[in-house]
Amino acid sequence: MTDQHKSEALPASGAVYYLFGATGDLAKRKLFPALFSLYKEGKLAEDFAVVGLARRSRTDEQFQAEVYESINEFCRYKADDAELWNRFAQHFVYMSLDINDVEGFRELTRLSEKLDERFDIPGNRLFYLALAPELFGPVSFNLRDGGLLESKGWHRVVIEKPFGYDLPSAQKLNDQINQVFKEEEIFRIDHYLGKEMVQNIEVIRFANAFFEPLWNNKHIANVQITLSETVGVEDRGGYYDKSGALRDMGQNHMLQMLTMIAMEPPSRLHGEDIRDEKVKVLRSLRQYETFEDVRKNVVRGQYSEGVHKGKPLPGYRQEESVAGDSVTETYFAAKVAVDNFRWAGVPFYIRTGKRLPVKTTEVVIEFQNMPNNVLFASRHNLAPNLLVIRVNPMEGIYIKINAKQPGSDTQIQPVAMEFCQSCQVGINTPEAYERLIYDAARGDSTYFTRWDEVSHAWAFVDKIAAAWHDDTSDIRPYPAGSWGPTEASDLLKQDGFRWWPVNGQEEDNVIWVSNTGK
Ligand SMILES: NC(=O)C1=CN([C@@H]2O[C@H](COP(=O)(O)OP(=O)(O)OC[C@H]3O[C@@H](n4cnc5c(N)ncnc54)[C@H](OP(=O)(O)O)[C@@H]3O)[C@@H](O)[C@H]2O)C=CC1
Ligand SMILES: O=C1O[C@H](COP(=O)(O)O)[C@@H](O)[C@H](O)[C@H]1O
Repeated sequence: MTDQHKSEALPASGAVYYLFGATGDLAKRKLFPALFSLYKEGKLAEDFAVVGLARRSRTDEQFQAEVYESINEFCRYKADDAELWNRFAQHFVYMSLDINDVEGFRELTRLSEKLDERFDIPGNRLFYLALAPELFGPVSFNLRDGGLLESKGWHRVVIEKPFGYDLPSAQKLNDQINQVFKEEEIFRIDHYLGKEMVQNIEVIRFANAFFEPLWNNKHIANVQITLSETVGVEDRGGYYDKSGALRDMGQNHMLQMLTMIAMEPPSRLHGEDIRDEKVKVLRSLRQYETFEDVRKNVVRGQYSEGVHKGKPLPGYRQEESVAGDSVTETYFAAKVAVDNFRWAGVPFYIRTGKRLPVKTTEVVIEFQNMPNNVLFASRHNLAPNLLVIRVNPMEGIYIKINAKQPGSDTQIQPVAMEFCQSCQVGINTPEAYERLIYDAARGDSTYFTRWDEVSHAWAFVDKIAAAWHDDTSDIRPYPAGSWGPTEASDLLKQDGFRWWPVNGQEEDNVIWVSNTGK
C-alpha cells in the first residue's frame, strides 16, 4: 500500500493552486506543510500543480528546496521518503510576479494552460492570497483582466485575515472582490474554524443527549472563552500596533467560537444552514452603544515589562515597530450578551491576550447550581458542574461533577472526568490549514466565514473600538507573564462568578479521572 492509499478520504478534484505570497511567512510555516500532509494522506492526487508567486526571483528548483526545508521544519510529516518527496516536488513551480502588473498575469495564464495539460487538470483554479489585505482587490482585478478566470473549471479564492480593519474598510474590500468573484467562490479564512476541537463543538452539542437539552439559560449559568498566548507580538509589531487584540482575535476567532457555542441546531448539517444559524447569533449580540456601556463591559490592557519562567520580557512599547507611546490593547476581556430566547440572561465572558502565563484556548460551560433546598446543595456549598472544551494545545474535553468522597459519609469531592483526544490519537491530528485547504478544494465553505458573518462581527467590534478611540484612560498595564488586568476578574465578580482555571492551573482539590492515566 502506498502512502497515497492510506487515507479513506477522497482526493480533492484536480486543480492548479496559486500561492500568492509564496516567499512569505505564512506559506513557509503553514501552507507548504499543509499541502504536503494532504498529499501524503492521499487527499491530493497527482492531478494538481502549485504555482508559487511573489516578486522575488526563484528558479523552480530553489522554490522546491524552500518547500522542502519548510516541510522538514514545520510539517507533522517529514519529507524523508525520497520517492514520495520527488513525486510531490515536481508539482511545484515558481513565477516571479508583481500583483500590480497585469502583463505578469497574462503570462501566468499561459503557464496555467501548460500545467493543465501536463498534470491533466480540468481548468480548476484555487487562488490563495497570503498577501497584505491592500493587495486583495488589485489581485482580484488582475486575475480577471489577465485571463485566469476564463478556464473551463471552477475558480475559487481563499482570502487570509484580516478581512478589513473595520466595517467600512471590510465593505470596500468585499465590494472589490465581488466585482470579480461570487460569494460562493470566496473562502474567507478563520483558521480557528479549521481546528479539530472547534469543529467538534457541533458534535459535542448535537450528538449527546445529556448536553443539548441543558444547552440554554435554564441550565447554563455562564460561558467563558479564553484564548491566551505566551508570545508577544514577535515580528508583527507593525501590523499589530494598528490592529490590537480586539481586531486581531476578537472580531474573528473569539466571535466565531462564540457562535459555535450559541447557535441553534441547523436544520441540516450543510454549510449554508450552519452559517445561517451562526449569523443569527451575531445579529443577537447586544451592541454596546455608549462609552459607559463599553467601560462597564469591556476591559483592555497592554503588557508592560515582566518575567515569564524566570526570563525577563520587554513591555509592548519596547517591541520592534511599535510606537513608544502606543495605546494599542494587547489584552481584552468582555462580557457579551446574546439577546435571544435561548441565551437571555446568560453572560458570555471572553478574554484574550499576549504575554499571558500559558498558551491555551478553552471554552468553559458553567452549569447552574442545584437548588439550595436539595439536601446536598444546602449542606455542602457544591461547586458547579462544568463542561470544558480544550481546543489548543491540548485537545479534548472534561466534565467536572460532584461525587461522594470515598470512605466518608458526608464529604463531597469535585471530580474531573477527562477525555484527552490528543493524548489518545497522538498530536498528529490535521492542522487547521490542512482541513481548510482541503475543504476549499472540495468547494465546502462550512468552516469559512460568509460576508454577513464578517460584517456583523465588525459592526459589534466597531462600537467598542470607537468608544476606546475617544478615551484611552481605561487602558490598564499588566506585567508580561501575568493574567492581565485585575479588572477582568471584576467583570465576573460583579455577577457572582470567577474565571475558571485554564490549562496547567488545575485546582488542588479536584480528583482527575483521565484517559491520559494521570
Ligand atoms: N504569518 C502568519 O502567521 C499569519 C499571516 N496571516 C495573514 O496572511 C497574509 C500574509 O502574511 P505573511 O506571510 O506573514 O506576510 P509576509 O510579509 O511574510 O509575506 C508577504 C508576501 O507577499 C508578497 N508580496 C508583497 N507585495 C507583493 C506584490 N506587490 N506582488 C507580489 N507579491 C507581493 C511577498 O513577497 P515578495 O516580497 O517576494 O514580493 C511575500 O511573499 C497577511 O494578510 C497576514 O495578515 C494571517 C494569520 C497568520
Ligand atoms: O490569527 C491569529 O492567531 C494567532 C493565534 O493562533 P493559534 O492557532 O496559535 O492559537 C495569533 O498569535 C495572531 O496574533 C493572530 O493574528
